[in-house]
Amino acid sequence: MRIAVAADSLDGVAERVVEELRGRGHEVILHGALDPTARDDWAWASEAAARDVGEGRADQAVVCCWTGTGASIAANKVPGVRAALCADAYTADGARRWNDANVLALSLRLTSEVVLGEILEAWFAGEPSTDDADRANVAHLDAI
Ligand SMILES: O=C(CO)[C@H](O)[C@H](O)COP(=O)(O)O
Repeated sequence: MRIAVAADSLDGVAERVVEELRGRGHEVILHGALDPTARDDWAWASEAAARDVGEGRADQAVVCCWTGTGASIAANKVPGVRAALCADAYTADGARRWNDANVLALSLRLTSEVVLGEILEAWFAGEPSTDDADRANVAHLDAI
């Protein structure tokens, strides 16, 4: 997949995210602090990655900031984006399964390398639910 990655700093697992994604065979599009020419403030960096998804240049995105909250809030402002802040694999699995999330938001403060691997494993293994109620919930997001 083509995956846009944004971070507002190179703290914590920011660069590890890129390594993990490339190691899994994904094409990575860099934003924020990961691109020396880009603006690295969290709202701008996350917006850029989310727009890649919303406008079809990327299939999914991973957006990071110290807490993960600003990155997720910014991404969720972009039409077509469903960003989920995940601190563990269970949440990442649920985000893909129940929310059909297409943007993974991470806290650079909280996410260890081990937990990052677990989160990505669950994220890429997870398939969106085909249950009618789940699809109705996801469809309603566009209507809100
Ligand atoms: O978690 C964040 C936003 O949700 C930021 O990473 C945090 O506010 C630090 O930003 P800055 O380094 O620009 O002060």
